[in-house]
Amino acid sequence: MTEHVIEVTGLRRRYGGGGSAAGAKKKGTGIAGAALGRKRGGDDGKGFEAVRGLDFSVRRGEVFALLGTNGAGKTSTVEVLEGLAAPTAGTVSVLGMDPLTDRAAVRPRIGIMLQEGGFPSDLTVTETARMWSGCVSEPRPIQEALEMVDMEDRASTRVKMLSGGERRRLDLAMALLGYPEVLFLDEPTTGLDPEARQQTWALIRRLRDSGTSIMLTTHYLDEAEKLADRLAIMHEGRIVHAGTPAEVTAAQPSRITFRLPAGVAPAHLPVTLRAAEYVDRIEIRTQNLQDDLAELLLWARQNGVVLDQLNARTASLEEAFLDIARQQPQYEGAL
Ligand SMILES: Nc1ncnc2c1ncn2[C@@H]1O[C@H](COP(=O)(O)OP(=O)(O)OP(=O)(O)O)[C@@H](O)[C@H]1O
Repeated sequence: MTEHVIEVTGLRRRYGGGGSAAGAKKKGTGIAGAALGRKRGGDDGKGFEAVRGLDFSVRRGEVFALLGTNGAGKTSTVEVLEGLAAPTAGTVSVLGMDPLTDRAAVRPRIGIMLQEGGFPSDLTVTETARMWSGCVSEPRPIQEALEMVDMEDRASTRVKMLSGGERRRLDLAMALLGYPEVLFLDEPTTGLDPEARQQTWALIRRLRDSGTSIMLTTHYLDEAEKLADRLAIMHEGRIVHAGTPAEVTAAQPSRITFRLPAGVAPAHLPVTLRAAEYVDRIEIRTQNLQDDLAELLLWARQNGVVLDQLNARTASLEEAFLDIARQQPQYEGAL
């Protein structure tokens, strides 16, 4: 039987209006919210409901990604799972316990990498790790934690001298100090250069393969596509799509793009191929990539047409995300 390390049922979280959801910092709503100057849905005079009835679970040993538009409610959700805030309604369980009321039992078994660790800037990396290590009952050796994130050569550097990417890696090392069974990663690769990103992805995969369950929030859809076993996309407090990356992208059409040589018009293409013409290319959106590509190539060969910059690809998570977000009734076209 599948073991779930996180179970969320009917979770709601409201700010203001006398709800019990205090504790979070007020954040900007991003371009999907206040910056567009429109009234936020969910603000009914009794405060603002940031999370509006979530149901999902995370299995032991999987990477589960929570994605969403700005202000969708990801942080508001994860804070409840981490035991940092109370739900207004619904239940959450982490490792079979309530993360808020059973905090003393849950906390030693989870690792949390927040968006900003907020370490004292005058301490060195080793001093910081020693300080954190003091709060963990059976800590991982500091050297090992720093090696896991490739920071061993920065051990005697002061935190204020670290680059943004190095601080993210230090945040991650600190989250790993207690050998967590469940690891919460909030935007773990923001500010990392491509090589450090790849290394962090490799580390996340190794942790997953050794049995750690990982709840990841990220704005990088390629990151979710590469790492997540399952994911949920949130928009305005609700999950609007969930499943494996393949399931979420399956409903999206594949695309064939190319340029036609001078003298060949889109109208010359086989009538069965429904092509759209853009300034710089022709695009065919299809649910049947193999057959439509074969037909196009046959037509090109029979007519001696060279298809310049020919590209055929299945939908990416990014395309699925944009499409899902655009389809939401409250959504007004910005991300
Ligand atoms: N303390 C608070 N009081 C009032 N509203 C809040 C508070 N904290 C967050 N919010 C609002 O709740 C909504 C959800 O915020 P949340 O930070 O959970 O979204 P998010 O999905 O993490 O966004 P982002 O991707 O931009 O980080 C936003 O509209 C935000 O402004």
